[in-house]
Amino acid sequence: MLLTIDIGNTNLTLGLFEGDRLGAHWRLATDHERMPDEFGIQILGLLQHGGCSVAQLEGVCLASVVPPLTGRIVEACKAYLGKQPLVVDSTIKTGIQICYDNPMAVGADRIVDAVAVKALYGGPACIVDFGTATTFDAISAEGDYLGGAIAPGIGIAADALTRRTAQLPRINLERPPSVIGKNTVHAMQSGLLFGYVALVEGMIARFRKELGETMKTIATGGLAEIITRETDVIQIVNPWLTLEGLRMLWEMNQE
Ligand SMILES: Nc1ncnc2c1ncn2[C@@H]1O[C@H](COP(=O)(O)OP(=O)(O)O)[C@@H](O)[C@H]1O
Ligand SMILES: CC(C)(COP(=O)(O)O)[C@@H](O)C(=O)NCCC(=O)O
Ligand SMILES: [K+]
Repeated sequence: MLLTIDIGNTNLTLGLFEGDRLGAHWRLATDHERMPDEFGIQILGLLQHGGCSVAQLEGVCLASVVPPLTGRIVEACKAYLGKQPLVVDSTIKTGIQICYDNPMAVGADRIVDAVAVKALYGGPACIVDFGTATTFDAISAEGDYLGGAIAPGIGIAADALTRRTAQLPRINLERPPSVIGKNTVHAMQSGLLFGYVALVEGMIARFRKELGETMKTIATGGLAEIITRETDVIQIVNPWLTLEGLRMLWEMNQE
């Protein structure tokens, strides 16, 4: 079995693959204070929960956009699983060209998503990842990574709205009864939820102008469902796209 780990700014997502099938998967808080021993014990516990012994584990493939945690999780994998993880960066084999001014600067999760989309759906495509940030990635007809856009994520926007005002409360990101809110909570929910839907629709229309009418739209990330429910501009929702891409990169880099 293969363990895949996506280290995001808010969550660590982990998934166990048996062949190309994703089995058990988990979402943990990204805790910047945690030490390698703590990660090691936690990952061991998850493997056990997923019915996988250390002996059955073939390897670990990880992508991180939180550099201070990368080394600690690598250490944890070495010490507790006896495995040196494959860490995604622009130097490993990806099968795609990365057309960014500096390919080393693209977030590893964005590269992984692009690899998965090229293989699963083909280009041209726009990937929207609703994580801590909301990212848009453009994939060419050939499946190459062209670049994209980075917007503040919905959680970040909600936090800023509460922190930078005197009278606005913390809210849950839920659909309000109507776009015209009749109280503070509903008005904030409307601005956040429908505001982000409009942002996504607008960005996708602009990407489509660049990439052409055949562009596919794929959403992923922790908040993908809640936004895509409100619009028909997203054709495919794949919540575990990054884990799928990590599995593909592992296979590509074996020989
Ligand atoms: N099951 C869930 N229900 C509600 N929100 C969720 C759920 N899973 C994830 N989220 C939210 O998704 C966001 C994190 O998404 P994720 O794609 O993991 O981000 P990142 O990769 O930046 O860590 C957070 O705002 C988190 O609260
Ligand atoms: C844009 C991101 C912050 C998104 O991170 P996430 O929301 O997945 O935690 C991350 O991909 C990143 O740090 N990228 C590096 C800069 C870039 O891609 O241009
Ligand atoms: K992510």
